[in-house]
Amino acid sequence: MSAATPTTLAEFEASARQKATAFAWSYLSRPGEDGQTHTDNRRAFKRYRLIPRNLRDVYIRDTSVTILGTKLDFPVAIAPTATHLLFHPEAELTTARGAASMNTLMVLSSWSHHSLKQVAEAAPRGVRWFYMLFYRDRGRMKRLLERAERAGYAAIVLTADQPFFTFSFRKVATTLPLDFRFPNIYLDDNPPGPLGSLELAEYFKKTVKEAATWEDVEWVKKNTRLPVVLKGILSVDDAKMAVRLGIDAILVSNHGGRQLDGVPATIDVLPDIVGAVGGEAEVYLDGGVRTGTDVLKALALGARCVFIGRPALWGLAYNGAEGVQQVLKILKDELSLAMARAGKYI
Ligand SMILES: Cc1cc2nc3c(=O)[nH]c(=O)nc-3n(C[C@H](O)[C@H](O)[C@H](O)COP(=O)(O)O)c2cc1C
Ligand SMILES: CCCCCCC(=O)C(=O)O
Repeated sequence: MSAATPTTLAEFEASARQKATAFAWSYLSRPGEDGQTHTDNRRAFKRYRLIPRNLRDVYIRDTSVTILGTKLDFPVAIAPTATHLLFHPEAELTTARGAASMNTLMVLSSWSHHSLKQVAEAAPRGVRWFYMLFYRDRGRMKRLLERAERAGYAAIVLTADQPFFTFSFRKVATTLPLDFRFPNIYLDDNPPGPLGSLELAEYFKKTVKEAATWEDVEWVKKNTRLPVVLKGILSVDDAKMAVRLGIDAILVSNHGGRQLDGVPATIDVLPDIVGAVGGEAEVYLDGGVRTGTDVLKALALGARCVFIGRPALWGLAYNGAEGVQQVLKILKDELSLAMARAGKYI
C-alpha cells in the first residue's frame, strides 16, 4: 500500500474530492435544505458509548452475517446510489466488482447507467439487490421484477422516503453532463430524446410514479417471488405497517439526510423500530456510518446489517473497484478490531 493510500473513510472522502468533478462532488455531498439531518446522522453516532467486556477470548472473531438467507463476510453493504458514471467510466460495473471482491452485497439503483443483466455479468459471484422505482404502469413494474429475478437479484428494495425527487425530471434530463443511459428505466422503450431534451423530462414524468403509497408497496410484495426490503422507514407506525404487509426487511434510513430535513438521525430511532418489529422482519440501518465502531453501535442497538451510500462513491471516485474494496475493507477491519476490544458481539 503506498503512503498516499487513504486508511480511513475520512481520508477517502478528502482524496475522492480531489478526483471527482465539481458537478459530481456537489451532487454526492448535497444534503437536504440546511443539512440538519445529514449532520445529525454523524453526530448521533458519537453520542453513544460502548462498554467493553474485557479478558474474553477474542482471538478469533467472526464478522459474517446472513441477511435474507445470504451470507456476507461482514455486516456492511452498499446502499443504492444513482449515476455512478459521474464517478467512474465503468460506473456500476466497477462498484459491483468492488463489492463482490469483499463478499458483500450491493444494491443497484434504478438510476444506473448499466442494465440489471450487465451489472450481474460484471461480477457474477456477487450478491445484488435491486432498488426499483414505482411506475404508473404496473405491466412495466412486472417486467422489471421478472428481469431482476432472471438476472439473479436476491431482493427488491423499495424506497419509502422519496415521494418526489429533489431533482426535477427536467433538471435530470437537462443537466447531467455525460452520455447517461438509464436502461432500467427505459426498458424496451427508445428514449424519446437525448439527455438535455425536454422530451426526455416529459418521458420521466409520464413513466415514473411519484408519491407512491402503501398500496404500491403491497402490489410489489404480491407480484414478486423475491423478498422485499422497505427503505426509508423512521417511524414505529410505518415499521408496523410494513410488517403487516409481510415486508421481509426494513432499512431504517433518512436517505443520508437528502430528503426531509429535520428528521432524526437513524441510529436514534433504530432501537424503537427494532422493538416494534419484534423479529418479524430483518432491520438494517444506513446514514452516516463511517467507522467500525459506528457499525458496532448499530449492531448493538439491533441492526442486522448496515449500508453505506457516499463512502462507496468515494472509493469509486478515488480508485474504481479497488477503491470500493478498500473502503469496505477498512470498515471490515475496524469492525473486527472494535469487536475484539469490546469483547462482545462475536
Ligand atoms: C449520490 C447519492 C445518490 C443516491 N441515490 C439513491 C437512489 O437512487 N435510491 C435510494 O433509495 N437512495 C439513494 N441514495 C441514498 C442512499 O441509498 C443512502 O440512504 C444514503 O446515502 C446513506 O447515507 P450515507 O451516504 O451517509 O452513507 C443516494 C445517496 C447519495 C449520496
Ligand atoms: C439522476 C437522478 C437522481 C435521482 C435521485 C437519486 C437519489 O435518490 C438521490 O438522493 O440523489
